[in-house]
Amino acid sequence: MTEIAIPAGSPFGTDNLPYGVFSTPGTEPRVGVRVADSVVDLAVVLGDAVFARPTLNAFMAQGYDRWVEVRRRITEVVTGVLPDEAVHAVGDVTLHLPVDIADYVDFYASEHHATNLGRLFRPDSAPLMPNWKHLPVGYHGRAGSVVVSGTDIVRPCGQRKAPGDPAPVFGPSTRLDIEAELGFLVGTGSPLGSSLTADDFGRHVFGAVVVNDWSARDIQAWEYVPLGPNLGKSFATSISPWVVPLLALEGARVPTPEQDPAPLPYLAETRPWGLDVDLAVEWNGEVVTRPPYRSMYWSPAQMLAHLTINGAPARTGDLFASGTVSGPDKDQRGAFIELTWGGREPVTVAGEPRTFLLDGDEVAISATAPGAGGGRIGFGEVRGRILPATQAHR
Ligand SMILES: O=C(O)/C=C/C(=O)CC(=O)CC(=O)O
Ligand SMILES: [Ca+2]
Ligand SMILES: [Mg+2]
Repeated sequence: MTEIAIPAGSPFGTDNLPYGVFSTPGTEPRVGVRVADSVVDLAVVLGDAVFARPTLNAFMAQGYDRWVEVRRRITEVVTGVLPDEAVHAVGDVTLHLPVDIADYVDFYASEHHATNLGRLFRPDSAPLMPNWKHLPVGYHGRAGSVVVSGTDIVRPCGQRKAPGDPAPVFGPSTRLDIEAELGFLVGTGSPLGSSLTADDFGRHVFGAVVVNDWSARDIQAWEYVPLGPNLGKSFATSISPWVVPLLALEGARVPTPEQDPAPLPYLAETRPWGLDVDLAVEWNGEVVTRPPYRSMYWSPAQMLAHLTINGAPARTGDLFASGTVSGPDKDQRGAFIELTWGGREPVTVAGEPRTFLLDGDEVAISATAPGAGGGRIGFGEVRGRILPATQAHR
């Protein structure tokens, strides 16, 4: 029998309890919960087959009341004595994509990021488009290329054409970038022809992850007019393996920045879902920027209301991401295109001047938030390494 020692100040104490999908050598992936540096096998300790599955979807679909009940049971169980076979050191397990992703939508909710990208992509127009303060702007991403942290990212190839070039050329992206974001996973959705309100967010969204929405800026800049990003984004989106329950983020709730003009009534929230989450981006082991989520203009609850207001269904496993998190300061920018101002102002990484990603580079984005217990809870990290292009011969 085993008792899990939770060190004071652990980001994975009982006020967090994030869910993931893990396996040990020779066993099938199943649902676990992280406690300190251990992973607890929920199928074993709760004796419920819903946790013996290779994704969280079936549990997520059971709904809010069940999430509350299971969290209460887990809190009791993990502070007691557990069978040895239910407890694994986090270093001994393989972590898998925790959710079968249904649809993936990415928003653009940071005013600082949208203003910076507007200046970089459209230097001759106003940085924010006229719609930006009236609705959370977003685009449909590609669910099939959402991957778990630790998955290597092959440098994408594609078309690009710089403004002065006579014709487009094909080849490996030379402006490969990151986007530091939070992502929200729908637990229980809404049928086609109906919609959810912003105040439904707390009961319909199961949890949150850290997202790296890898972006090939040269492919994107040429392809995106007028329908928005496509192949410049769809080659890979990485998420952290631990899904932090929304129930653990109550202590992180803060007001959103003032919204002026007031949004239309369907985007109103009784108590806004701003979140006091601090992100940190490590590039080859050095922290280069610390984006603050509390500075995001649109809340994730407003994103959910917007996603469904036309009657589009929300489904279990839908992932919607916030868009790049950038704060007002230079060292708070969540994408390298902003941090290096289009590649014109390199940053120093391990003594070298750097702009966009080189083959072999590794990026890890982590996040923490105030927990209910007075300390901080951790999201863990989303990590990925760039491999050389493989389609360049075509
Ligand atoms: O403004 C543009 O043309 C492009 C914007 C982005 O690339 C941002 C995006 O994908 C959404 C986000 O992460 O904020
Ligand atoms: Ca993005
Ligand atoms: Mg992507």
